[in-house]
Amino acid sequence: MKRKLDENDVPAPVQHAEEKKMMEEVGFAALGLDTRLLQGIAKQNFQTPTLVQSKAIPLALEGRDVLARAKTGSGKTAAYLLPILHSILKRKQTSSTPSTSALILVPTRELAEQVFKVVESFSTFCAKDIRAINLTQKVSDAVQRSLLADSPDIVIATPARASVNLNSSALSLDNLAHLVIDEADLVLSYGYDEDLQNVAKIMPKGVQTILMSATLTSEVETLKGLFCRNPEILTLEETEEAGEGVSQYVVKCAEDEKFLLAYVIFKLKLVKGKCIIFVGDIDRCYRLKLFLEQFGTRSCILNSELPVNSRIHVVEEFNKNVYDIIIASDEYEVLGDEDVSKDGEREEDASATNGKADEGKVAPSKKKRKTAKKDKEYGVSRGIDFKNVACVLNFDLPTSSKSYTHRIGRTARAGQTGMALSFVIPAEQYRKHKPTSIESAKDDEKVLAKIVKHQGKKGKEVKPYNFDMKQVESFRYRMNDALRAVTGIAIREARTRELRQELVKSEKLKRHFEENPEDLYHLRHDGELRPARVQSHLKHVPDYLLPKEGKKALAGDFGFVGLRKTTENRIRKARMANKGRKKNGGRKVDPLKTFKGKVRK
Ligand SMILES: Nc1ncnc2c1ncn2[C@@H]1O[C@H](COP(=O)(O)OP(=O)(O)OP(=O)(O)O)[C@@H](O)[C@H]1O
Repeated sequence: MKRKLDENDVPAPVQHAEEKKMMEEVGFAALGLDTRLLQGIAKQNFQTPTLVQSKAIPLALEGRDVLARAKTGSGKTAAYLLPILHSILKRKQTSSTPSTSALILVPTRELAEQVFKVVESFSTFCAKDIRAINLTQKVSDAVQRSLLADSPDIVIATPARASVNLNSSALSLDNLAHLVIDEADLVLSYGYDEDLQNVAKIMPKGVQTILMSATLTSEVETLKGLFCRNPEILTLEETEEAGEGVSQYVVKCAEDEKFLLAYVIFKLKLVKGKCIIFVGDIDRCYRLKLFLEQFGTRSCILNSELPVNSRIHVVEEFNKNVYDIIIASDEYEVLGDEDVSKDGEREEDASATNGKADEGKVAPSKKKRKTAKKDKEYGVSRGIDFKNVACVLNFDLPTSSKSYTHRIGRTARAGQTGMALSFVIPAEQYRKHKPTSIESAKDDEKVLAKIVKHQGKKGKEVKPYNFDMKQVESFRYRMNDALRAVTGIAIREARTRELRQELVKSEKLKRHFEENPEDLYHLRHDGELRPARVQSHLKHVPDYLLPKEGKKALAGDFGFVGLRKTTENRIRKARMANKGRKKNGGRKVDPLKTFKGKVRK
């Protein structure tokens, strides 16, 4: 049912529907891009440019500065990369002198790697005319220096990495023609202020600047002032047909009931397809993983403590459908709300209104970020292109509406559909079940009110979802049993064990994938970590637990389209692919020693 609009609602941008249709009929060829790029685009099966692409590419090709605000998953990466690649190819027709002509700044290492891969795929047919490097890769300074000394055409970095290399003169901006700041609404919240100031100071005059952002905030305004010359501002609201985009649901429940519902949802496969579960901190990742594991539900983990190679590998494998569930901790949450109020002040987010006691607990302060062993250049709720995600589960609600927008943007990307389900702890339930309590839930209801308001402004409804708790109740005994096994010690041990395992894998990954970038199947990240007690009976759901009417009686129909065929067993397929590589009829072999070098086409 459609929500009634009130006076606070932004009127629907009607003209965009027609405009979008017209643009879609035009196609990439009409944008005047180099034919080699058109081949690269075709190879990725992109039929028509998205709205942001059709609007931004012509402007960028004219050399204009562009500030584009378009929703998550709308194809902003190609919108800035394609015109830059085109300009580089054009320049190469008249000059063969190597020079770094584009600097792309992104907030996280994961995103840097992703953008690097997109550059590679678009330039598949450009032979050696496009050379890009990712400055966030963990290589020695000497190696990085020598890579930069070759003056690659495109340098992708976080502002911190760019700044360090500018200060050491390893990176030169003398011939720079394009600067991109991707996720412009987020870079400042990562504490890159000084780095960006430094880059701005060194930036030569006349460099074309492109700022891409999913939300319009005061941070974007700051960056605009720092880097742009009278930019063309694109504020693009894609109109969606009914049923398209993200269906948003919220469930109010007690603290331990989050675990109960997660058990029921995943064990009974109420969510079909791939799912990203967001939790509030690292321990929570392991608590939930160990809990679900006892019911035979496998998952892998993403958090800032894990080595970057492992993190990137997890995302790649998830995108290749090897795993179904990722539990991601959103430690460095995006604070603040989306809108800049009339007087230019940003609305306070819930964590900031808590007073001093809570400061920095959800999003660590800059100082904390620097001292913690975690990677401050980590971030999964923003920018990362998780493919075919059917559901985002906010197991722990974020503390700001901006963060919510970025999180739910991991589903329903590139015009697909998806759902977001958020667990909310009502104030009277907070701290009622200590073992499963998390501090960030203190203001869940306040945050939810902001989320509802901001989504409402975009014409989106956040609907309550009513699980039939009476039916779910029969699973409570098992839930408690499983929760008891997940002790604090079990979590600590699991965390250390996984870190150790991932460090070993990460080294192997680094060395191996440098030589065989295609061979990514061999190191699984969703292995069991084992709680203190192993209770194998929990992996089965006895019939007496299920309602007579079948599992639909628990939650009805979630009302979203599953993204994978029910007949397909992808994990088995991935395993078979591995098996096919084994010699000697399946005898155990070390896959890292037996890979054959692949010729890349
Ligand atoms: N023209 C197109 N046709 C089909 N798919 C596309 C097109 N452009 C981009 N995509 C796909 O859409 C997905 C999202 O693109 P991208 O990551 O660039 O979005 P984004 O707007 O940068 O999102 P975010 O704000 O979350 O960073 C990617 O998987 C990409 O391959």
